[in-house]
This record gives sequence, C-alpha cells and structure tokens, in this order.
Amino acid sequence: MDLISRLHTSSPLIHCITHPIAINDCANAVLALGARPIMAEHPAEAAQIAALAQSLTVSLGNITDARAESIMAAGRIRPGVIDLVGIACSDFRMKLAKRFIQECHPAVIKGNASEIRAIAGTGFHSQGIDVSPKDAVEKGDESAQLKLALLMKGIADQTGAVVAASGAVDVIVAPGEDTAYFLENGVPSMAQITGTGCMLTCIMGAFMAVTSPLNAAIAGAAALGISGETADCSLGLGTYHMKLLDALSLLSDETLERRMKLHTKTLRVYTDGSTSA
Ligand SMILES: Nc1ncnc2c1ncn2[C@@H]1O[C@H](COP(=O)(O)OP(=O)(O)OP(=O)(O)O)[C@@H](O)[C@H]1O
Ligand SMILES: Cc1ncsc1CCO
Repeated sequence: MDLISRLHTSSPLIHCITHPIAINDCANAVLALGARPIMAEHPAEAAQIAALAQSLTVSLGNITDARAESIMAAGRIRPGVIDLVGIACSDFRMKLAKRFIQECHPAVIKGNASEIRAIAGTGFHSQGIDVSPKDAVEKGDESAQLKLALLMKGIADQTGAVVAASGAVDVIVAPGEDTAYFLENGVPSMAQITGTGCMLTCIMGAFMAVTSPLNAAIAGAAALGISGETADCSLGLGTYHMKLLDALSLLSDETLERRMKLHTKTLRVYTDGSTSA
C-alpha cells in the first residue's frame, strides 16, 4: 500500500465543507497527509470549487443555512463523504442528510454508531453530537459489532455508498459486498478532543483522491487511529491534540500497513430476511 506517498506526490485538492469548531484541524490534517485543503463554503462558489477539486467532504456539524445550501450544491457535482454529525438529535439535520443522500449519491456515508442507527431508521439513543453509550460498539463485543455491520450493509446496498461508523471499533461496509471491515486502531483520549471525527471525514476524503471509497475509508480510519496511538498523551489533552497532528504528519505507508489492526467478517443475509456471519 502506497497511499500516503501517492498523496504527497500528487497533492490533490480536497474540498472540505465543515464547521468552525473543527475547520482548522481538518485543514491541517489534510495538509499533514500531503494533500491540499480548500475549505470553501459560500453557496455561490461551492459547485465551482467542488468541480475543481479531486475530492469532496461535507459535514452537518454546527449547520447553518449557507452551509446547508453549499453542501447540496457541491454534492450535486461530486460524490463525496458525508459526515452525519448531529442527525441523532436534530430533525433538521436528519432531513438534510436524507435529501443529500437521495439527490447527491455520496460515495461514503459516515457517522458514529448512534448516527448510523438513526439514518438506518432503526432504534437509536441521542446524546447530542456524541455516540450514546447504549449504541457504542466496544472492542471485544463481537455481537454488537456484527449487528451494526448488518445494519450498515442495508444502508450500503440501498444507497450505493460505503458506510463507515467511527468509534472504539471503526466498522466499514461497502455496497454489494458481503465483507465487513473492523478496525481496532485508536485510543479513548481521541474521543476527548473535539473534532477527531470531523478530521477523520476529511482524511477519508483525502485518501479518496488516490484510491477507491472503500480503501479510503479503511486507510483513513487506520491513519488517524494509529496517529492517536503513537501520539504522547501524558502531558494532557491540549498537547495531545497537537501531538496527534504531529503523528499524522510523520505517518509513513510502512507504519500504516504494519500497525493497522484490521479484521473482516463475511455477512450473510438470507432470503427470509434472517442474517448471520
Ligand atoms: N474509545 C475509543 N477507543 C479507541 N479509539 C477511539 C475511541 N473513540 C474514538 N476513537 C478513535 O477516534 C476516531 C474518531 O472517532 P469518534 O467516533 O470519536 O469521532 P466523533 O465522535 O465523530 O468525533 P467528533 O464529533 O468530536 O468530531 C475513531 O476513528 C477512532 O480511531
Ligand atoms: C462541539 C460540536 N458541536 C457541533 S459539531 C461539534 C464538533 C464535533 O463534531
């Protein structure tokens, strides 16, 4: 795998429509991997910038009317990554997410486990923008991992998008495929820094400029998770935040491949609707 060196060599332009809480970290995360971010969000220019860029990411976090408009305008131009931030606690965002998925056909649909359950139309627990502990999928809980993956397969097959659920275990499923991918990289401190999920969205978008949406989702989750593992958190969260960016900028393809904790499972959906792995 040579995705990081491909990014450094080709320096693709990544159009990220995200929110002020995470915008600076997102731009720096894209730069750290060798790509070029453009954070344009004016509705009058969003389509033109999306057409110019090699990849697009959109986030529903801290949504505004202007950003909602530019997300739709850019999404109609290019199938990007949509981050479903907050759809579990906001009917407005849920409606916008559904409209985006229907009209813009994103390549990747990403959220935490509560947001993924919400977009699947199944029971979910809302805890603001964070995952509810009742929906979260933990390391070692194979049954919960599998249930979420099966739910995600339904969304993927229905929308044609890769579906990614971030968390302690990142779960990724592609449309028309029976394989579910489970990544166990990362440390709990990452959830203590605001915007790590938003950075992940833009990192996936960066990789999408040089590989398929499925590989981009896997490589993105692994790259951020490994950076979170190698960054020093002993001096507190403020320093850890910067160390995370340092680690991302120093990450090599060799380390990405060697430290990636990926396992797969085959999902089966029977004609009577029952499921198994
Ligand atoms: N408990 C955890 N253990 C290990 N890694 C974690 C944990 N929580 C988060 N991570 C890591 O952080 C990454 C971001 O995931 P997370 O689901 O926390 O984002 P998020 O909640 O959407 O963040 P935000 O809303 O602040 O942008 C994951 O891909 C994973 O690598
Ligand atoms: C704190 C916060 N509020 C809306 S988005 C966001 C950052 C994490 O997504």
